[in-house]
Amino acid sequence: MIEMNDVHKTYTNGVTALNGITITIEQGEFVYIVGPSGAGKSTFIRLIYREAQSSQGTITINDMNVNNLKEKHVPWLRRSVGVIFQDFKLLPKLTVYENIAFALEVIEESPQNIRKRVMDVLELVGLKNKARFIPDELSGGEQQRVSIARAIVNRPKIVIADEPTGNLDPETSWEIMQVFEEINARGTTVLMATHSREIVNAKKKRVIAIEDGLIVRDEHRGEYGYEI
Ligand SMILES: Nc1ncnc2c1ncn2[C@@H]1O[C@H](COP(=O)(O)OP(=O)(O)OP(=O)(O)O)[C@@H](O)[C@H]1O
Repeated sequence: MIEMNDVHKTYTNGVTALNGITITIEQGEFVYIVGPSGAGKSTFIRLIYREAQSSQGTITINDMNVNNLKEKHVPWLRRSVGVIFQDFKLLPKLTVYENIAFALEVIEESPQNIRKRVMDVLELVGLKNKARFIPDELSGGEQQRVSIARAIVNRPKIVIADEPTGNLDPETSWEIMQVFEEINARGTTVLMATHSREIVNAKKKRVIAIEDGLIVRDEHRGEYGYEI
């Protein structure tokens, strides 16, 4: 579960990105975060995995109080939150298999477990036959599948994605959305910031709209609601 209570975020340069966010997202929900450029969507996401820290207010993620979390315990949080970016952020010299296994090796899983888990997630994202490829040898859609596989290999309760289809053509974007739906169908919370009106309007999920650092709309079976 994700809970925020009166969360504010002012960056060190004085820019206030969030201005009092109060929200509860239950385990297993699928939520779109929408809003104009600069509204605070990425900041909202960064707070959830402690890439940024709030200036005021409380944030609880899976029963962890994120504000009080000591730096050495941040990896605990990151194990329960998988993150996916617009630009994939894969390690270019490592194979698909190694990019995914890396996330497990750092938490000292056994080699047998690592192999099984990596092959299982590669099957889920439909890339079992490309395990030995490097990112440059893959299409954009395939690279995004690898980054999704990497994000879920630790079996996080929450997956957050910041514009995951921003670099992909429409057809590939729909395929990637199917992968997210499959992950959500298995009980994982999915939170996605997007500028894709087509996707949001077609899916009829919960929509949280952020403008000027505030939630201005929170609807179940919501719409994108912007012209741009
Ligand atoms: N690291 C940072 N330091 C200072 N200001 C920042 C930082 N990151 C974001 N901001 C500012 O905070 C505000 C919100 O930015 P944020 O990236 O959260 O918006 P966004 O809704 O994700 O935008 P976009 O849709 O363009 O990605 C903007 O005014 C931005 O300039």
